[in-house]
Amino acid sequence: MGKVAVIMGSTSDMPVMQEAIDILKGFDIEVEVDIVSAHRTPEKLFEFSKTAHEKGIQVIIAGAGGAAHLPGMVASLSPLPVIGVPVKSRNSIDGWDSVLSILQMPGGVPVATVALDGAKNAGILAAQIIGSSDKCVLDKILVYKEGLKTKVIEGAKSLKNKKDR
Ligand SMILES: Nc1c(C(=O)O)ncn1[C@@H]1O[C@H](COP(=O)(O)O)[C@@H](O)[C@H]1O
Repeated sequence: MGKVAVIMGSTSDMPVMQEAIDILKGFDIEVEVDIVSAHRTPEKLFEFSKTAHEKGIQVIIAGAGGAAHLPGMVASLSPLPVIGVPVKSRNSIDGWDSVLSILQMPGGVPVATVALDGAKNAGILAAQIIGSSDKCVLDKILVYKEGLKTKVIEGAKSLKNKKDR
């Protein structure tokens, strides 16, 4: 099965980033978790980004708040797909700071940016990337999507039953 790295700028991002870890584990995908900061540990950022693809990692999820340079810097150094999670952290003004610093990448260096605090979707997207060449993961995603549909249909049914009573 594939392997995804979930990195974040600070341990304070963990409550948000845990959702990516949980959903990936639910798909039986191996997850490597680390704290890497472009600002505070630039040497570690270089080492991680330059070697991740040699360690069997297929997708990198990078979450950061405020002046969120981490995902873009990782994308500049790594050949792997990078998914950026803007985190509304305590040093964020309102979250837009983080969103825009991850979203507006220059041409040639893409970061697939999810919604503010959207770590769960980042995990699903990473699983889908792995699932495009791994039937086992793809089947789990199909089951997951079926579950989403069933939940909505069941919810609508119980709403209708309440109304008819
Ligand atoms: N945006 C970055 C980077 C970076 O982009 O390299 N390193 C840390 N941070 C962010 O600073 C916020 C506050 O961090 P602390 O809670 O440690 O002060 C976190 O959301 C982190 O992602």
